[in-house]
Amino acid sequence: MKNILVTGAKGQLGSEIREIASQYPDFTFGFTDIAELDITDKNAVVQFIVDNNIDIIINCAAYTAVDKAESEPELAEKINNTAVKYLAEVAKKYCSSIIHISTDYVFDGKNFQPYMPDHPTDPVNMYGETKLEGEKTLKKINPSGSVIIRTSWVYSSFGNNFVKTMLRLGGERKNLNVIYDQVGVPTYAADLAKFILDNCLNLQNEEVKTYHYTNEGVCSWYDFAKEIMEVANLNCKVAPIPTASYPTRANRPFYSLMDKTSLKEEFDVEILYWKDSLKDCIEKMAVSIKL
Ligand SMILES: NC(=O)C1=CN([C@@H]2O[C@H](COP(=O)(O)OP(=O)(O)OC[C@H]3O[C@@H](n4cnc5c(N)ncnc54)[C@H](OP(=O)(O)O)[C@@H]3O)[C@@H](O)[C@H]2O)C=CC1
Ligand SMILES: Cc1cn([C@H]2C[C@H](O)[C@@H](COP(=O)(O)OP(=O)(O)O[C@H]3O[C@@H](C)C(=O)[C@@H](O)[C@H]3O)O2)c(=O)[nH]c1=O
Repeated sequence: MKNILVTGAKGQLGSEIREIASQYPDFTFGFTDIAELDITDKNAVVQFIVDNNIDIIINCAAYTAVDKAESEPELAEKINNTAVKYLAEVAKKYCSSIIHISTDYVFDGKNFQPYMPDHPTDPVNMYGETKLEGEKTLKKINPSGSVIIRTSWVYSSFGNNFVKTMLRLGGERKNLNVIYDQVGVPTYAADLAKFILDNCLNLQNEEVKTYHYTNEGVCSWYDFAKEIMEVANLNCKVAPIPTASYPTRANRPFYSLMDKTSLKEEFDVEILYWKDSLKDCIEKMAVSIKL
């Protein structure tokens, strides 16, 4: 029986893992968010992992406020990098492994074909910068059996995300402008949660490996917004605008597609098309919020 710690468990991915954890009876799960375990508190991290004899840490905790990170770089760095160091050090010492989640925002977005996991990184914002530092820290400390899973444009019925923002704005407004020249792939956190629990709890690799997991397909934020309105049956007209017409504090990569070939070769996984997963998520939300 392996003991698994899920940090950041009140966020999107952590909540989705909690939803399905009972389907994995060979593992004991502990779910913590900042109130139960602040991962930037080194002593608390060591004590929790030792006291609870943790074998695997699924690190879902992160600083994810992309624009705010530009004005709070120290806090973003502390959560996205320094805390990863604490987790990795204790994992290394006590033979635990880490499943660490990272982002498409480690890339510069200047590519014209999907980024391979080993493609040079060059983030265009502070959030991406701190997430990249966290990746490097984990690789340097190298607890065995550990992986980095980069994903993109995550949404869920839990937590905050683009889908919920669009549903709210779509209900309030008749018109909405959304950027069409940033492209990537939306990822339903429920799909990623299932991938992780199905495939990543018995890994034996000696070196930290990096994989890309997103839903299938490709779209712009504009396409994503249009589809959200359509699936939710909202009467809001979405217009495409260029990035230059929607100034934000943080820059964002124009091109975020990530190549999933190595993940598909190494794991027996069927990945869903983004529109199909979006429909599932909105249907789930409709039951609870009566759209
Ligand atoms: N959201 C996205 O679009 C994407 C996310 N990712 C990555 O996926 C992972 C999961 O993301 P997601 O589920 O969306 O993130 P969320 O922001 O939904 O959840 C993160 C959780 O971590 C908590 N947290 C923050 N600081 C600490 C701390 N010091 N100790 C413990 N918990 C803390 C947050 O609490 P609070 O809310 O109170 O701050 C929140 O509950 C992250 O690594 C993220 O970088 C990658 C690509 C896309
Ligand atoms: C609300 C809104 C956003 N946008 C644009 C701004 C931005 O370019 C894009 C997405 O906006 P958001 O701020 O919701 O998304 P953002 O926070 O940048 O999302 C990112 O979060 C981090 C955590 C990740 O790791 C990334 O993979 C990615 O999901 O949509 C519009 O064009 N119109 C709008 O009305």
